[in-house]
Amino acid sequence: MYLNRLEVNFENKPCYDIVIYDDFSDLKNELSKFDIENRKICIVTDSNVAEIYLDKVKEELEGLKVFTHIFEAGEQNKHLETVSGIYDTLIFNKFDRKDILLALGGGVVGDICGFAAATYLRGIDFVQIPTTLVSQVDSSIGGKTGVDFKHFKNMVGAFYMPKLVYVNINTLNTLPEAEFSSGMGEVIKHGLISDKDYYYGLFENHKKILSGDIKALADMVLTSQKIKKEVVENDPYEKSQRAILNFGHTLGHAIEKEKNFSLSHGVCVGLGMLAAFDICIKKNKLSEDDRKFFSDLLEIYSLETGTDIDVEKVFEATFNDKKMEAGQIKFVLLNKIGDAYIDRNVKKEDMVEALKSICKEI
Ligand SMILES: NC(=O)c1ccc[n+]([C@@H]2O[C@H](COP(=O)([O-])OP(=O)(O)OC[C@H]3O[C@@H](n4cnc5c(N)ncnc54)[C@H](O)[C@@H]3O)[C@@H](O)[C@H]2O)c1
Ligand SMILES: O=C(O)C(=O)C[C@@H](O)[C@H](O)[C@H](O)COP(=O)(O)O
Ligand SMILES: [Zn+2]
Repeated sequence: MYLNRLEVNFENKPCYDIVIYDDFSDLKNELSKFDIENRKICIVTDSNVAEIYLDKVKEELEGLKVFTHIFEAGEQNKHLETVSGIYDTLIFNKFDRKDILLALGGGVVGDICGFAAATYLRGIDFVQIPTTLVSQVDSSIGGKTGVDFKHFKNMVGAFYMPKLVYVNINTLNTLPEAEFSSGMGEVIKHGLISDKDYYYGLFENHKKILSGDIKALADMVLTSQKIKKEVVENDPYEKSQRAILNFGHTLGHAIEKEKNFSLSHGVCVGLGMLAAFDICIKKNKLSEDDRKFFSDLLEIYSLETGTDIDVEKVFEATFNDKKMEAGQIKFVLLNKIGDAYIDRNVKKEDMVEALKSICKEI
């Protein structure tokens, strides 16, 4: 059943739609506007998603020229060798510039497949079919594609827009709880950076959201998509304000790396945001009550409020952040709940103190 459609503009022109359905039955119909009868399609997915959804999606695309490429699930595999494997499949099956890739899976699949699409033959079309909360609310939108390099997050990549984002909201039903929590990290981020009512609503509606109420989930996914859409439309290449979507990520990405990807992206973003709260409190922009509310919200959604980290190592890793300019980090902070800004004057001591505030012996 059809639930919603958003049109995303890129450089002020309509570029792609984000559609929400409660199943895959309209996938072929949504793809039909791309002349798919005459194109080869390669479904790129990971080992977990393949087991649950690949047959269903192939069934929906019956009659079309469908190929598949499956790689081992996990952030540990978000690297150039996996992309290279996709190129092998495409070359072996003689994919040309008019053919198309479908990224079926979470943010790892979307980022990798999008990067393969951006670079194979200097660019072929791709469609996002996000199956995790992270990917439905965040990674499938806005065209950031790429891979990690030597464990540095997203160090190699490209801005490359999908042709379509097709969300089957019911794929969230099979998502492990920890992965749902990870997505809540990005959802909470959206509220914190641009919509305080949405943020506080995540507390008020937590029982419905956590019980898997499909209406509550679809409303939440849509609200997050609208927030992300607006930001990326205004600044597609992250020249300025798009950086607010990186709230919690400067420290979060560094924590992900230092923990060898043993913590999910959303958990690390949550920790990065909690550390950023420490800096905002020092700057008199947020209060201790705000910190308490946020920390409680993280707990409600089973996100971590502390971890054991080597503060110096994590601090060093932040220097590889993509928001670094002339040795100075562009740090995303909050003026108040629902209002983010970029601060170029965050001192080393404040970052170190902030990291200490989330340090916990385990
Ligand atoms: N490009 C962007 O703008 C952007 C935004 C946010 C995050 N990201 C990136 O996204 C990645 C995190 O994405 P993620 O959390 O989706 O991770 P993921 O793709 O690794 O998925 C998490 C796990 O869930 C499994 N899975 C996926 N869908 C499932 C389903 N419906 N049912 C059961 N299992 C399922 C996967 O196989 C995997 O094991 C990170 O690499 C992060 O850097 C990118
Ligand atoms: O779309 C964006 O812009 C974001 O920053 C969204 C983030 O949630 C996402 O994790 C993104 O991949 C981070 O990008 P990076 O440029 O810091 O690697
Ligand atoms: Zn993120």
